[in-house]
Amino acid sequence: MISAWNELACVKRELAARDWFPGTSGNLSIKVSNKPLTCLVTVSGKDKYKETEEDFVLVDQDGKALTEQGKPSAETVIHLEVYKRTDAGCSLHVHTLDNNLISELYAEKGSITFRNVELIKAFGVLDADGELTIPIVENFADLPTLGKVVGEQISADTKAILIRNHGITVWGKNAFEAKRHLEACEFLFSYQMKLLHAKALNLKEVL
Ligand SMILES: CSC[C@@H](O)[C@@H](O)C(=O)COP(=O)(O)O
Ligand SMILES: [Zn+2]
Repeated sequence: MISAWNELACVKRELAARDWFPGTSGNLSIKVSNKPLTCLVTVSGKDKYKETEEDFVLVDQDGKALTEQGKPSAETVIHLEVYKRTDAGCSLHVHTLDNNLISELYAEKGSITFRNVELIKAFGVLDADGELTIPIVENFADLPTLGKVVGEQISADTKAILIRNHGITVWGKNAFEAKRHLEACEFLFSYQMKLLHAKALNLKEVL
């Protein structure tokens, strides 16, 4: 569990350096065992820009705390849905301006699809005509409900899910891959927001 703790702490430090934990938002997890399923998850409500010895708590497959660092993330259920439905080893959840804006702009479509942008290769989409589609679900204050609607969108090849006006949950087989997927998502969202802005200003016409 120590190595898992250190691996997650490294990712948390790097995401904090990107300023991706505004207002104590965000939660991270890393799988510790498969049978039974256990994972380390960020303790709820903490300032994730700080590093302490109580940053993570070990939980079982039902989200029950097995160690005493603190209350597990309120959104532990989402991470557990990821581990129960995929071979993921690490799951990351952040709230950024770009992922919130994209989730609202494309909510009615139910998803956003990227093509002809090099960064989709970060998801292993290597064909020239390849696409990356990220589902968007409605946000719910009732977290078991939110966990259910997120879980229903997870299939074997899903790597990320946007929650409308809330944030994104992204995963990978390990912390390195999960972080790569998250960084790629946030690049793609920022690219799309700036492209929409440039089009709105007819910038292409003035070039
Ligand atoms: C404080 S606003 C963000 C929270 O409501 C929640 O969405 C979140 O991401 C962090 O919850 P947490 O219980 O600290 O893991
Ligand atoms: Zn959240």
